This record gives sequence, structure tokens and C-alpha cells, in this order.
Amino acid sequence: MFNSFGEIFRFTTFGESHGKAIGVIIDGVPAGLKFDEEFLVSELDRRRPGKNRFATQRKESDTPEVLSGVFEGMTTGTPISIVIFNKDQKSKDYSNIKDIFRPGHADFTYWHKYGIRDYRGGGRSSARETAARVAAGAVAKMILRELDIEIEAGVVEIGGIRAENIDYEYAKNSPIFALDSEAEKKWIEAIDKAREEHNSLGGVVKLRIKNLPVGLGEPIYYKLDNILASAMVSINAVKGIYIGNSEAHKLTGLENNDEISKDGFLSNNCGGVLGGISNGEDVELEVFFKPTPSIFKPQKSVDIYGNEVEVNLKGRHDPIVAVRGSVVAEAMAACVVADMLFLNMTRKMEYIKKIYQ
Ligand SMILES: Cc1cc2nc3c(=O)[nH]c(=O)nc-3n(C[C@H](O)[C@H](O)[C@H](O)COP(=O)(O)O)c2cc1C
Ligand SMILES: C=C(O[C@@H]1CC(C(=O)O)=C[C@@H](OP(=O)(O)O)[C@H]1O)C(=O)O
Repeated sequence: MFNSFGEIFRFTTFGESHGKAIGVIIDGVPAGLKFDEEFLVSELDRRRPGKNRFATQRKESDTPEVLSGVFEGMTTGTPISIVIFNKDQKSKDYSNIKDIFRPGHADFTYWHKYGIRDYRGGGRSSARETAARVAAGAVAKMILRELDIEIEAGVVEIGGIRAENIDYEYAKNSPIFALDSEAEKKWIEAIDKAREEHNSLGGVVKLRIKNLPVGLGEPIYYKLDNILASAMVSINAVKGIYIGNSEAHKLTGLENNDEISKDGFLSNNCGGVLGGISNGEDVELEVFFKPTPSIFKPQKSVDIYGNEVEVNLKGRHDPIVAVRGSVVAEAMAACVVADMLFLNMTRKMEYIKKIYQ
């Protein structure tokens, strides 16, 4: 596979935003891993909608039910399936846009591709699906924890306002996962203003992976940065990523190169990846989210019959996607790293010999 992930640790999600349930089936988890259900619940809680005014007001508890793959608190090596039942759909809110395409959302492309569309809350294209990804990410994190690999993320930019001081600890208790307490005040004002004006904002998430060994990633077809990029851009509303210093393209070679001493690298502009392979430094990236497409302002569009119409939306929507998106980005990074670790093992004779000794 050239540009995707899921060679060994892989998952499939299912379900629609207003259907009965959403869920995930995870393959490739080794047997004998302690399954921390409390942690799974807490990860889903970090992403869940309806928690505060910075998120959609849809109220879902996102309580997971583990259906398979776990016995007496341990993984069995068989597929782990997790289901989350939808509780607060309010599908009627979407009846007036049943035949109309929302600007910026996937309604137009789904209709033209399939000729049939679950219009209730965007169906499969709704980021409700990302709850299932966070469940997969929680399982990946359970594996990574055993190896002291940690993944942290938070918001570094909202509405064009950039953080000046990055503090990952601060983000853990911020209602908007802000990486900077000063910027947080300005961001909250900007989000409140956008909500009052029935508009939305975009943002950037910064993410780091700590304690990775040197050597994860393959030289051409399965580069660590390539696969991280693919995983991140697969998240709804993500339009790009940057590996390492996002100002690097403005620097000279001398400024940008990370010099090396016998104790290690003297800087980390490369974001922990050289030639597609981890170099042992923190892997750092930025993830760019567009503004939420569903806004409460009249906009021009067409219906499925080709008539020009004015769109007026109801429903409940995030005033900014990047905030909850930061939890989804962490989950996707965890899945990529778990997969890369297992792949790395299968590509080294010394590990394979150890397993068969
Ligand atoms: C966590 C999260 C929450 C989102 N919430 C909303 C929302 O409330 N309303 C909306 O229109 N889009 C929301 N989106 C974005 C849409 O799902 C996305 O823009 C849409 O599927 C079209 O895909 P694209 O933007 O990648 O082209 C959210 C995305 C994420 C990651
Ligand atoms: C329900 C969630 O977020 C949803 C993401 C979303 C979208 O279009 O992406 C649209 C809104 O919901 P609906 O699908 O009902 O239109 C959000 O509330 C969730 O994250 O669990």
C-alpha cells in the first residue's frame, strides 16, 4: 500500500450520524493486552458532542459497548468490536434540506456519486463517525502506553490567531484544548463572536508523539510522514498537514537543518522524521482544519433537480471543528504508530527470531 495505513493494526468503522448506532471493528491487536475500558470511556468523553458552548449542542453520552475480542479484562487476539448507540438524532431538523446541497459539506458529492443519500445529519459523511475512530485510537493508545509512547495534541491557531507559548499540559484542562492560556482568551472571544454571527471558524492543531524509537517507517512506500499525512487528511474537514516546523519553507537550509551532536539532534525542525523514518526525536505535526461548513446564514445552492435555492439550516453544529478535531487527530496518530510498530517488528529478522525462539 502506497499511501494508506492499516497493514497490521487496522480498523473499519460503520454507521451513520442519525442511524441506530456507529461503531468500529479493530483487527491486529495482540492477545494478552490489558483492556482498559475506563480509559476507552474517558477518551470518548474528551471528543463527545454537547459538552460546552464550543461544540455542537447534540447531546450524546457516547457510552461504548465492547462486543468482542476481550475476555476477563484482556484482549484475546480476535477482532475487537465496539458499538455506540445514537440517542439524540432529531432528524426532523434536516427535512428542509433533504433535496438541497449544503455548501461546504459532502451532500453534493455523495448525491452525485451514489444517487442516494442519507440526508439526516450528513449520514456517513458526518463527523459523528469520528467517535468510532477515537475508540480505535484508545485501543492503540493502550498498546503504546505499554511502550511509554505518548501522544498529545491541542489547538495552536484559531481564526488566524496564533499561539505564542505552547504548553501541552495546559491543553489537557482547557475547554477548547488550547495550547496557550493567553491565546485561549482571544480564541474564546472569536468563537463566541462567530457563534453570535451564525458563522464558524477554522483552526490548526499541533500534535506530538513522544518516545518513538529510531527507525519507524519504510523508505519509499510506507513512509512515516506519508502515512501520518494520509491518516490526518482522512479526518473530516482536514485540508492539510505540516510535518515539523510549519515555518520551515521560509527558512534557509542553514537555518532549517537540525545539526547533530554525539548527544543527539540540536533542534527538531524536521519534526522527528528524516527520509520517511523516525529519528528518535518527538514526531511533531500540525493539522489544518477548515471552518465548519454548516452555518446558520442564508447561502446560495441548488437542489437535486438543478433549481437554484436559498439554503437555511437548522440542526446543531460545531462553531469550530479543530477543537474536537484535536482528539480525533491524536486517535489517528495512535493507530498509525501502533501499525508502524508491528510492521517494523515483522521487517526485522532479530525480532522474528526472538518470537520463534
Ligand atoms: C470533530 C468534528 C466535528 C465536526 N462537526 C461538524 C458540524 O457540526 N457541522 C458540519 O457541518 N461539519 C462538521 N464537521 C466537518 C464535516 O464533517 C466535513 O466538513 C464534511 O464531512 C465534508 O468533508 P470535508 O470538509 O473533508 O470536505 C466536523 C468535523 C470534525 C472532525
Ligand atoms: C454528532 C456529532 O457531531 C456532528 C458532526 C456533524 C458533521 O457534519 O460532521 C454535524 C452535526 O451533527 P449531525 O450529524 O446531526 O448533523 C454534529 O453534531 C459528533 O461529533 O458526535
